[in-house]
Amino acid sequence: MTIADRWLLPDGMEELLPPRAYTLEALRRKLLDLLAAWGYDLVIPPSAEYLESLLTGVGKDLDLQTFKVTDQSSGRLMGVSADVTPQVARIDAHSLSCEGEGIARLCYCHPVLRTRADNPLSSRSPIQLGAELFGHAGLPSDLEILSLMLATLEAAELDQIHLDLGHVNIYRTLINQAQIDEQEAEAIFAALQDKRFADLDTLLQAYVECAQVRAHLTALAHLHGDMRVLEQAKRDLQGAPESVQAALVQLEQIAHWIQASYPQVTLYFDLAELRGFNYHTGIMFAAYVPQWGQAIAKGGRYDETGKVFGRARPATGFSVDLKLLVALQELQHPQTHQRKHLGVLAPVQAYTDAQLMHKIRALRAQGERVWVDLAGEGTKAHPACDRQWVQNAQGEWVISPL
Ligand SMILES: N[C@@H](Cc1c[nH]c[nH+]1)C(=O)O
Repeated sequence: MTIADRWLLPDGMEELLPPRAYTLEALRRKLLDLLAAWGYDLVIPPSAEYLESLLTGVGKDLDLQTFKVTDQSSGRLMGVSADVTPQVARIDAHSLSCEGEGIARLCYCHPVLRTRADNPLSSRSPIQLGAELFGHAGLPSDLEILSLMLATLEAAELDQIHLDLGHVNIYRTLINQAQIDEQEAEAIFAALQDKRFADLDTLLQAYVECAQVRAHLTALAHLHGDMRVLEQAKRDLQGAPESVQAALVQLEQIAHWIQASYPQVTLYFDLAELRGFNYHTGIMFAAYVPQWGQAIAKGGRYDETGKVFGRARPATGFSVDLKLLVALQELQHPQTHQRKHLGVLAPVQAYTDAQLMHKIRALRAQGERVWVDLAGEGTKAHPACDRQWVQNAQGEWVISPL
């Protein structure tokens, strides 16, 4: 190992340097204040838990994403959290069960670790911030979470938001009707997600007997696009079970509301896509910006997760990766971003001249940054300063722009 190699960080385990680290911290505070203003109470789950509490009932994807370690004090296997949502569901179902059956609104901001990045560009150590709402099963809670997700992205100064909507029950109902085994279903699912139409056709012909189910699953692969997709789906999926029709109605209601309340948001539907971890049970959504090919915020309904902890509660929520939001903020608004870190340079007399120190203190109290030029290096050595203190002819300390 060379000296250079010693400092290599594993892929996707990045460190945050100035000024981005502070930008992230400032955004964290701003977003947690926003969530608090919407009535969400902060919880801080542990970084690692026993595997049974972390992974029971959340599906294979999350299991694969979880780093596992042996707990030296109990000999049991622990997992490092890869997604805070199931931990918060456990907190609601177990630790807060004494609070009754009412609605619980919880939020969090916590680093997680993932064994594999979702794609070559994404982090394996995101800082996950999100909100989860428990105890309400209807449309209003989905709308509240969607609005909160959009408000979060707005507070993060991200614009040109595209919102993808989908519903787990459409695909699940159709695949259950197909009466095939798990492996066959997985192959069909993969072909559907990747939109490999020819493969999908071959698989459906080979595994699915019922012609109507085959036709519905084939149609599903093409049901993506703008609002017109919902009309198309009603025609193409005619004769499908009631839960499919109900899912389409829900999507329509949500879409109308988003169009009316957030006209600047572009809506997109993909009725076959089931992105994210497979604990979701209903409506699912993801937000995108043009600069990034992956979702920047994800969420949806997951009504079953609390059941394994003895309290099945309806639940819906969303999460974002703060590191990603900050990187995108810099991309979308490079100038604003730089301005936030600017400040004033004061000469080293600050530590001998009480009058100057008094002025510095007053400025810092207003939230301005002030550097004292300890070694007399001047403004060139302090690239973030855009003003400096100088003494005028009367010997007063005044701020002069650079
Ligand atoms: N935690 C999920 C998103 C989510 C939050 N709540 C419900 N779903 C994810 O990161 O994909």
